[in-house]
Amino acid sequence: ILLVNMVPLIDLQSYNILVTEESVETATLKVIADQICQAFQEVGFVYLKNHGIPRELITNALSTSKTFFDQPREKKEQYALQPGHFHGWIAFEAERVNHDRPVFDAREGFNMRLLDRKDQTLPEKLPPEVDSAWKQLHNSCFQLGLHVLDLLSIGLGKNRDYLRQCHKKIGLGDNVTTLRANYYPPLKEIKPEQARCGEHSDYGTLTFLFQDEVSGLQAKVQDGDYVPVHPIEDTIVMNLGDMMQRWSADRLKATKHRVMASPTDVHQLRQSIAFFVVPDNDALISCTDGSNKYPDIDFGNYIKSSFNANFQDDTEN
Ligand SMILES: O=C(O)CCC(=O)C(=O)O
Ligand SMILES: [Fe+2]
Repeated sequence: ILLVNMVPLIDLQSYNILVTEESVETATLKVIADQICQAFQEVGFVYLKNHGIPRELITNALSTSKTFFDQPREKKEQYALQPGHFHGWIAFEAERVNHDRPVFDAREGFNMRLLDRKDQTLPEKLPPEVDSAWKQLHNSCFQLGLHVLDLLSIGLGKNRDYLRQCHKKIGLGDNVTTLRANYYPPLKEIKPEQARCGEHSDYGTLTFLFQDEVSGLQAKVQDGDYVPVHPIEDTIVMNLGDMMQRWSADRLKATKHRVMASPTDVHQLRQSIAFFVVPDNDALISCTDGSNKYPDIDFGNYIKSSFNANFQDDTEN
């Protein structure tokens, strides 16, 4: 396996989204399943190539995002994410994902949660500029997510559909799987101690990350220093969330990461799109190794507490 700055690059050709599930035997998938699990055990971040998501779908999602974010504040405010909800626009410096940083993150974002992937006319309050591009990307990420869940299940020694069974409601409500568009505007300078996106690990099962060509993403691999996870053409970055680490009884890692602006990058716009795959709200998370290292927990309750904390300004009280 090729390593790029310690991050493994994995070829998904044999089970990408263009490959139908029935056409591949579980035994055939074992090799790639083991590669992915080993990478998540040791590093927690991987690059995926030959994933099958068309390049223009990604560039469309990024360019329509830019059109949306470049509008005046009043236009965007009508989509503002309401406290306690998972869908909507998040203003510049409204959030900090690392609560230890004194300054809020230098980014703007939009979380899209599909409520009904079958009836895509349902009003989710999505800006018309992004509507179709984001839904198309969501759909491909969802397919890719199912394939990776199969591979993780096999790698963890479970039946192929073990994790799928806990992700049956993606895009159908009762599951908070989210596509998040990130917009890091060009700045004159960044404030002291300000990150573009502070240190954090993601909260759910797994994350796909699409970056434009501007660097800044860093991951804390193998408990060492943060290493750059530069964009590589035609690959996507994949990492695991806290829920999956707990689910695997700490066999697999949810690696901390952040986005920093170097003195030159800070003058450049940076965009990314993250797709956070999470279990159904009613899924019972029970350690996959059969141990009781962590008590069984219902995902819906687990997530409510961790998500809302990001917006609280605890320096003020
Ligand atoms: O923008 C990036 O490259 C990373 C963003 C991220 O980690 C997140 O939104 O969780
Ligand atoms: Fe993240």
